[in-house]
Amino acid sequence: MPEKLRICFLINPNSGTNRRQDVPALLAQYLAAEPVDYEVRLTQYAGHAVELARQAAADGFRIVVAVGGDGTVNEVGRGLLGTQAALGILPRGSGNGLARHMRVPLALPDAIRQLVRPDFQRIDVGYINERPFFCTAGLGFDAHVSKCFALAGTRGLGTYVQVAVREYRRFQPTPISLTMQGNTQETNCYVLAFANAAQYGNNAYIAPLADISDGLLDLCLIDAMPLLRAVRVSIGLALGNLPASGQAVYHTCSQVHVQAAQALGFHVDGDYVGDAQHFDVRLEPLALEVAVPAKKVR
Ligand SMILES: Nc1ncnc2c1ncn2[C@@H]1O[C@H](COP(=O)(O)OP(=O)(O)OP(=O)(O)O)[C@@H](O)[C@H]1O
Repeated sequence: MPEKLRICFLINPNSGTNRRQDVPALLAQYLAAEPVDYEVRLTQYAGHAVELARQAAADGFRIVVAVGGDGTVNEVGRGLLGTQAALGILPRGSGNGLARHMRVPLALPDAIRQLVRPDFQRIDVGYINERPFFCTAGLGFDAHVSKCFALAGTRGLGTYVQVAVREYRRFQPTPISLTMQGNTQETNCYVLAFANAAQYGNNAYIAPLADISDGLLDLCLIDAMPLLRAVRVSIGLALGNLPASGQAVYHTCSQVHVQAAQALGFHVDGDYVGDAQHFDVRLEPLALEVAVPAKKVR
């Protein structure tokens, strides 16, 4: 008899806006008749999923599933680096950037079903000051909004937009030097995004051409944000045509150094990390395996 697929689900009970959904009950309902051995483990505090993921990989699970948003995905992915286990995603966050990029269904029953017979794809892993990221990292306004969003008390797209509009009126660009491939450029940073995946989440496409397995980061620089540009950037993010709109400058590279005139906030995968003046950003090609929906055979 073929061996059963072993899957460990790591649930962040605090993620997303729909916390009443009973994930263990859904798993029991949709996996009972499947050739799968699974376990459920709950996170108890921020950062716990890193340890739980590492332990699940050591316990021999083939897939370790982040049940949560991009913050939980980041923690589980970090724990799995260098192990034999693949990352799975049951999207339960408010943005779900990596899930959307990897075309994981957002409806939990569909996402659970596709985990039973997945394809496996290796993806690149970005690092900013040695902090891994899988979707996007960034400096400037997006990091500042992540910080304020974390303090807002409520989650979801509505709160995010409210915080972004409020902070837009206060936020000023910072002078930076940006070094890539031996060239240094002096510029201003309103937003500098390092995109491994195409979007921030919620289908806000910061780098719609980003390929998660190409060994390159897509850099998106916006040096200032007067009102008209803010409107055009918002439209470009929503329509996925920001590069063609001419409102941002793009580069692709695998290593970048940024020096800022003053401390700037930075985020990884939408979670504010802290402030720094020097940033070393790099990419490790194909460093993480991800369980993705199987391509349909026609
Ligand atoms: N048991 C827990 N108690 C408190 N915080 C937790 C717990 N488990 C995980 N966390 C933290 O919750 C944070 C938010 O989780 P996550 O990003 O998954 O959800 P979200 O913010 O609602 O979704 P999205 O990132 O898609 O907006 C994570 O950064 C993680 O560190």
